[in-house]
Amino acid sequence: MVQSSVLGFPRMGVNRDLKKATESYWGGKISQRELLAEGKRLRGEHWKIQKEAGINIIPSNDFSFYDHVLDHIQLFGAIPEKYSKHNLDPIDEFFAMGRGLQSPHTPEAAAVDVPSLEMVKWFDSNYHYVKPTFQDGQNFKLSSNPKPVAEFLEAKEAGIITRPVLVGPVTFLALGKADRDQNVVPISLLHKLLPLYEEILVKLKEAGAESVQIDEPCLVLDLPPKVRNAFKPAYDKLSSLGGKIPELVVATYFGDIVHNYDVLPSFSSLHGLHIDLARNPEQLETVIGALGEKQLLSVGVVDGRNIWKANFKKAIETVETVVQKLGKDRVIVASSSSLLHTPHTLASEKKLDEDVKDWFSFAVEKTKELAIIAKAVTDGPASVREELEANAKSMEAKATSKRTNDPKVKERQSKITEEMFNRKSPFPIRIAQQQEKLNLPLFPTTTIGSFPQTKEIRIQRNKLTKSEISEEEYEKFIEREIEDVVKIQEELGLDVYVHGEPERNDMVQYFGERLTGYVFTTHGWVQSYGSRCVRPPIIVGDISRPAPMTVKESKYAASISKKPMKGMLTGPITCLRWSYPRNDIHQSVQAEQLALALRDEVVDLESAGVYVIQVDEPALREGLPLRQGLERDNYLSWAVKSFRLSVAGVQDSTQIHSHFCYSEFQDFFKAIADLDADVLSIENSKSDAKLLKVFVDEAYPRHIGPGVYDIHSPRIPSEDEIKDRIEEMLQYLKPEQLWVDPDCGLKTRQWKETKAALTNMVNAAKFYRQKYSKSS
Ligand SMILES: Nc1nc2c(c(=O)[nH]1)N[C@@H](CNc1ccc(C(=O)N[C@@H](CCC(=O)N[C@@H](CCC(=O)N[C@@H](CCC(=O)O)C(=O)O)C(=O)O)C(=O)O)cc1)CN2
Ligand code: MET
Ligand SMILES: [Zn+2]
Repeated sequence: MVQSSVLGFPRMGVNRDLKKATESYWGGKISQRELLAEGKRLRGEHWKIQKEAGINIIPSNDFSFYDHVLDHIQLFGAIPEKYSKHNLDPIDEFFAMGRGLQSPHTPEAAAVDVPSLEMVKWFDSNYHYVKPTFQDGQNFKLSSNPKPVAEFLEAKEAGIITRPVLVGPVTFLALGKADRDQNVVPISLLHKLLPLYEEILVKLKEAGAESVQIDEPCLVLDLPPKVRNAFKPAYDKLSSLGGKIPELVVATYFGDIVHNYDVLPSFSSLHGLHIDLARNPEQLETVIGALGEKQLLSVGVVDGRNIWKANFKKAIETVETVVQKLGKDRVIVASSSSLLHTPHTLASEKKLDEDVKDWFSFAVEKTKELAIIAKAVTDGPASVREELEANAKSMEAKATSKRTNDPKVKERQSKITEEMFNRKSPFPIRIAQQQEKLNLPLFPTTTIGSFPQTKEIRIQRNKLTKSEISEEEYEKFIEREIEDVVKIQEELGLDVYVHGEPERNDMVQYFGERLTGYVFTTHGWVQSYGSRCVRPPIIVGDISRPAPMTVKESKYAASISKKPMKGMLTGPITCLRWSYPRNDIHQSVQAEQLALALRDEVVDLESAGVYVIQVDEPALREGLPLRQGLERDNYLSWAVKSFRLSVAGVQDSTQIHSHFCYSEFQDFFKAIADLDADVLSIENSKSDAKLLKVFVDEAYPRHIGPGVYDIHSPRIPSEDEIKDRIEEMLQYLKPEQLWVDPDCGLKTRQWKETKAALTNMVNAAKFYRQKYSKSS
């Protein structure tokens, strides 16, 4: 029979239970025992959901209290000494690596003060993983009571034989990096790491695991030869263990693996291979050609990255072609990737219009889809006739729905002209006019937009949602928040202010809620990193802006500040990428619609007296196609055009800023330069300042504020630490070019640490301001 399988299930729980538990634990409100019990309860619930849906192959070890790559860092003992030396309890050491730890001195214990490990985007998604960080002479050691075994046994106890998931050895190393000042090439550690895979696999077999899913998603990337060549020895070694270890299924996702064709024979003695057919259906034939004689193929036909219902007819056709070639027993129907990227269940959505709700499928529903597709192929379509008919109906309803099409939007798109993409004058002319208008000092200080989203703000917003307070009351509350934030910035001595974004639930959701063409969930939370979740809005139709979205708040903020106030918008690519986009028209068309809406907003802000406007594009990098080549060039071309279209409507004297977190800017530097933004603020504090060299090499003339401290952690950077950062930056950037700002917005922080950190930041900037004004 054709089996059904899920590659991973969301961890948060139906009501973000995991978020609540971890945050309570960090806040000292629940004990470690209670936290662990909640984890166990959630795992149990999630296994049960999948079992009841009829899934044959259910994953374990997909759960994590923070991040699954961090789990592996701990599993293999790849823990930098600055964490291990404190002899923390394992779970506290785990969280210290994930989010940093700054504990006060107590009479009994020395203070701990460690920043978190670097956190980066998981392939092209909005999920973040913790980057393995290796030392020269790195050694590994399997943790006692290894998590994959413990969770397998836990499921077994509950009557479910699961398929444990491990990140594969090559991907684990390839996603890592050498620690600062270390030179180790991660993949060269393979021979030291492999024995631990053997050990864990043997233990899993002894515990009763029949098969294990080994994720090697780095196979979809362009790989350096050293990494490519690592697969064969690694998997030859593991295959040689034969019956001592469970059967292995190597999973790839988020792309095709055809360009790594020569690597595939290294897997052919393994039990099976998983490929993502939702994203790259065309790879099927090549991969089948490379399969070993008895090997299974797991076909990812239900998309793990979006919320659209699977098209049963198409999915079944695909699976049947595979069955014809391999036979029913060699085919597994699977989610294309882990379902981590989808919300928990559609059943929680009580406010969605029924017509659109019928187009969606979240994690719970996707597990049911998988079981239905597998049954249709195993027992024939008649066995699930009703489900197939309902699915065909909803596909038809969506294809013909009036919601998707707005002729006015199409008409405006057809009238876009070339000059709409260009500012009036080149940068040197603009900056002179801006300087005259804004009169900023050397090393101007600013923040990235948001200030702490306090409990009080969330409570008031929640009351508004429940109509417990009126719109006017809420607006008054927001005005008072803006007043506070302006006053605090005055006291801190910052140079360009922000209004603090108190009115925004999330920088993408907020705009989605103000644009036509979007719908929203009430419980559609998806993990972004650690305990932080987002509720991506869903694009269902053509997008337009019925009314100004941010002008009222920014105008008010500008009216009460003595210094320039920066307007704050989320750019078209970020609005697109952090929403669930439509799957019926190309993303470039959706980005252009967003750009036109934002363009009107930018011009309205300028008319309202806001002369510095930041258009955030933190997702520009993440949207970059994973491999070099035409697809990437095309993406960059339409992405850059969307940004330019959104900002180019202003006067030369209006200063356009843009912001990027996720620092790997070297590989798309040209695109960043092409944005033609007057000022860029980029996340940089966790990276080597050497990366800034690209600005020198490319003779980048405009202004830049590389972040001087990490905002993901509550840790307060000292003034000296920030000075050191600025000093390093000055090796690469000219003093007239440099802005001083944090890595990103401060919404996740508390006020106490925010004020302390910004005080140190402003003092550090003042130090350099003085130094350079003397010397010039
Ligand atoms: N979309 C998106 N992606 C992003 C980022 C981002 O800002 N947005 N930033 C980067 C890092 N990621 C981040 C992701 C989330 C958060 C974050 O703070 N998320 C909040 C939720 C933000 C939100 O939408 N809040 C809503 C809803 C708040 C809420 O939880 N309400 C309660 C009720 C109110 C209460 O009692 O607190 C509920 O719905 O149950 C609001 O403020 O209105 C969280 O997890 O806590 C921060 C950074 C990368 N990707
Ligand atoms: N303006 C936004 C903020 O400060 C930018 C965040 S980028 C993830 O929160
Ligand atoms: Zn940011």
